[in-house]
Amino acid sequence: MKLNPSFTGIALRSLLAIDLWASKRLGVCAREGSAWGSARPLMKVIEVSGHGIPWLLGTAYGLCRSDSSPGREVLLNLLFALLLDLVLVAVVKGLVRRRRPTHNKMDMFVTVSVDKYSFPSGHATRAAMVCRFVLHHLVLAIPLRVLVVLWAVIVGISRVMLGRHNVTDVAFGLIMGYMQYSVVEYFWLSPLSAPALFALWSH
Ligand SMILES: CC(C)=CCC/C(C)=C/COP(=O)(O)O
Repeated sequence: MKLNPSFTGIALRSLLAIDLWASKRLGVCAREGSAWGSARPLMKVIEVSGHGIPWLLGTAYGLCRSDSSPGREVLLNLLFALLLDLVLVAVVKGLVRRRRPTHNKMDMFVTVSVDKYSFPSGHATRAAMVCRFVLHHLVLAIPLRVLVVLWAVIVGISRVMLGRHNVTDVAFGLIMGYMQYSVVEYFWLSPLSAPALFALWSH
């Protein structure tokens, strides 16, 4: 028995307790009967906007339709980024195995087995990574750039409001997604570094 728990242990346990308490208070759209239950349909639209399926299908479709070489290069790297994100999130979720908040109603659109776990939020990693990717590779007017950042932040906040996640799942997810983009940049696929891949799409 440990009679003298370390300062780090106490700090971590306190952080966890605050996290659980705050997440429950902020989960105002977790059920139809919750305080902000009427905003639940809107939150679920935001949820779909950050889901992997529309992003993967949209990127694959764009890749097949694109007839410009720079466009194909960006889309191929986005597809790689989205797949990398799914794998990394699944690995971390499988290792940490933190259960979703008890107030969450498990009615999410298309999930896989590791999605019963909540750390980190896959929507948050994807939103942060896609946000950095888009800001870096698309030439957008300032208002649109602000909208892209806002979208990522709102996707993160909506995870807690829907009761899907605790605050720390989302905070870690946003940081992880931000860093994942650096990995994508480091391993950027180009016709020079991966000629075979690009040959698949040359017309
Ligand atoms: C089935 C595919 C392609 C993706 C799953 C996307 C998904 C359901 C992620 C879980 O997100 P949260 O961890 O934020 O709840």
